[in-house]
Amino acid sequence: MTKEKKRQTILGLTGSIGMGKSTVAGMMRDLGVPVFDADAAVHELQGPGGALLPAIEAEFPGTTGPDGVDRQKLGAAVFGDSEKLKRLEEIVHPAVAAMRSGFLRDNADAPLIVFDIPLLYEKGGQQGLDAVAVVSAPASDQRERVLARPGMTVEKFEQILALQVPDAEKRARADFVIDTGTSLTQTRNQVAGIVRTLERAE
Ligand SMILES: CC(C)(COP(=O)(O)OP(=O)(O)OC[C@H]1O[C@@H](n2cnc3c(N)ncnc32)[C@H](O)[C@@H]1O)[C@@H](O)C(=O)NCCC(=O)NCCS
Ligand SMILES: Nc1ncnc2c1ncn2[C@@H]1O[C@H](COP(=O)(O)OP(=O)(O)OP(=O)(O)O)[C@@H](O)[C@H]1O
Repeated sequence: MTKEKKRQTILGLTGSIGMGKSTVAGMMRDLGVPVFDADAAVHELQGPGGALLPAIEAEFPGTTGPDGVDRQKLGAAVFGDSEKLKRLEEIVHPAVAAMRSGFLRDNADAPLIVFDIPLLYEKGGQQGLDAVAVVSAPASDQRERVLARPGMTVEKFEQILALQVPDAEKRARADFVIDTGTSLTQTRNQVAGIVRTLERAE
């Protein structure tokens, strides 16, 4: 019998606003794991000279300029209005999917790769993933972290929370729960354990 070629494991990484997803993604990169960052892709597509600026300006006049999308303005337009948010997603999501395919091609030989997808459960992005890790912390930590951010208000935080699948449901559906309500060292150790397990997975 020929030995089957070890296939690649694709881990989805997600979590609600302020749960520590970016920090955990950074820890995975430090361990040498290629991470596709959906949010960074959105920033690139919406930044200065970004490919989506003409489409966004046509749909949401006055929200783009030489520096790209004015995220405060566009956020204010869409976060309280589900129809507008849907129209924005129809512009953004196909372009992100195309960048993700390119990343897959570029990292075809890595034993483990990570897709950092903030809205994985909200938008049904589980397709093609072998496992999902959810970053999670107590709601009080989440609130404190988010409200400390410049430009954040209680109203905006609550609008965003209402758009997201509840943390408890994400935890229940995940294969791994990464706890960020502890010290950074404890989280880093937990992340290293998961990466070791998945790099060995066949
Ligand atoms: C409206 C925009 C410009 C606001 O940017 P801003 O920098 O103010 O907020 P940021 O992107 O950091 O999002 C803040 C929080 O809202 C959440 N969020 C963003 N978009 C959505 C959405 N479509 N549905 C639910 N939650 C969302 C994020 O996960 C995050 O937790 C931006 O969020 C956007 O373009 N969203 C639509 C594209 C999208 O779905 N992006 C998510 C990653 S693929
Ligand atoms: N154990 C921990 N693990 C991860 N983050 C922690 C921990 N303890 C404290 N923090 C802090 O919590 C914050 C988490 O922010 P981070 O940007 O990683 O969240 P996020 O989930 O990516 O947010 P968003 O979805 O809103 O972009 C950081 O400032 C980080 O230093």
